[in-house]
Amino acid sequence: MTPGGVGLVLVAAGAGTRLGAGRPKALVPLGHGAHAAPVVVHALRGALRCAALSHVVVVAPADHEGMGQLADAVRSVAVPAGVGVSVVAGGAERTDSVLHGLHALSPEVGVVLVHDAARALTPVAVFDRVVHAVHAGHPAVTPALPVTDTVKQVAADARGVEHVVATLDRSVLRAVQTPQGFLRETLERAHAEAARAGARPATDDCGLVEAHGGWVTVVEGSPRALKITTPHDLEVAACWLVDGEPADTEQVPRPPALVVLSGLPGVGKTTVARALCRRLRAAHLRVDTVEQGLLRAGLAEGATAPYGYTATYGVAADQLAVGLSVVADMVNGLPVVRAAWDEVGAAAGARVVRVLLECSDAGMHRRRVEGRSADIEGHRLPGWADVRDRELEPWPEADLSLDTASLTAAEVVDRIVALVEEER
Ligand SMILES: Nc1ccn([C@@H]2O[C@H](COP(=O)(O)OP(=O)(O)OP(=O)(O)O)[C@@H](O)[C@H]2O)c(=O)n1
Ligand SMILES: C[C@](O)(CO)[C@H](O)COP(=O)(O)O
Repeated sequence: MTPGGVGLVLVAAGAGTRLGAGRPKALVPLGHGAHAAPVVVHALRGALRCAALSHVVVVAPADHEGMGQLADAVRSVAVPAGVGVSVVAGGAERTDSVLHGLHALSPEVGVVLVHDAARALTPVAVFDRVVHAVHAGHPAVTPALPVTDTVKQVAADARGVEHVVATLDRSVLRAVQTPQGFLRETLERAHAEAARAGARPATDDCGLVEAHGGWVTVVEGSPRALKITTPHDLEVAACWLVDGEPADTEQVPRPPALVVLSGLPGVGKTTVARALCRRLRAAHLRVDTVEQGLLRAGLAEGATAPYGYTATYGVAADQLAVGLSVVADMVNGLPVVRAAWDEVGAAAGARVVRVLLECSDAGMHRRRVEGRSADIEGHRLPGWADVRDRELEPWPEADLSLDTASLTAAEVVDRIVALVEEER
């Protein structure tokens, strides 16, 4: 029987003394240029890829400023439907912060993951392995990696000079990571017993379980679950980002997604499609490019419409067949073309996400239409009169209707990605 929902305590209240960035580590930007985002944003985005989660408590620095900044950062993250996210203040030690988070978890949560925000790029596969092990009956679980260095035990002499006392057998040593997973009652009991015994704060939560004779199961961790501790770690982690997103080395094979964008020229489809393709590692199928190729090959102006769309369905089917997700970037305004996309998606077993993009501010829409210049050689862009007089058919099957007058392209992309990730 599944022991209730899965909750996550994301501890982000540390000072980051060893990083020395002059602000709490969770708020330090990770990544380069426009793609940089606070460590906690990466950590939360990564954790939310774990489909099992129902509630996340982010534990923030207790001071007023840190708490406010962290809450703002958390609010910037798109959260899948059905997941609650709250922010609470942390404590002096990591153990205190975990306890604050644990108290704030929803009562329906029966399995608790405790994760360091500092392990910001942990692949979702590690989360999935931990959740799977707890569901399979292991009350306390930690991901871990074998130790590859030779490890020496040392002692210091009277002058503080260290010398080796022993060489440890590394075959029985593991470097443990997070998220660590627990039956809620196991974690609550471990914290209560540690508090009763007045024990020193543990550096990890499994340590509290072990201290009272509890059994801790080990599953495979990942080098990408590196804990960002020093400036060097921050540089290494930044190298693993592509356009601000982790290049996940451990993707669980999932069905491809077919994102069908629909909207009038100038609403921002191509901007959104490009950013979405980078996030999803998807193929960008833009009918303008195909149609321009048909014109170059000799098709008459005005005669391309059915050919461009039909050719694009075929190219999309080829991408989906090899497991690549696709973003279909074209007006897609008629029921017949929308139905054709549904068929392409269904034939490939893809998750079809139908997105209508609109721009409710006519002035802004006009400025966009009139301000663009063609980025495909020879492409004649429609003028404002053509766009204004064109109507899209109603699309009751659309999964999302988004207004590019009030949302930024990044926000639109976050909303679409959240929906794509749901149920995949
Ligand atoms: N009082 C604390 C201390 C740590 N943490 C969190 O526990 C994780 C692991 O801690 P560590 O990486 O050691 O972070 P810091 O304590 O911030 O680092 P330092 O020891 O260098 O100050 C981090 O996500 C950190 O934010 C926390 O929530 N509350
Ligand atoms: C929980 C942990 O990440 C497991 O490796 C680690 O113990 C945190 O340690 P720190 O002392 O807070 O760096």
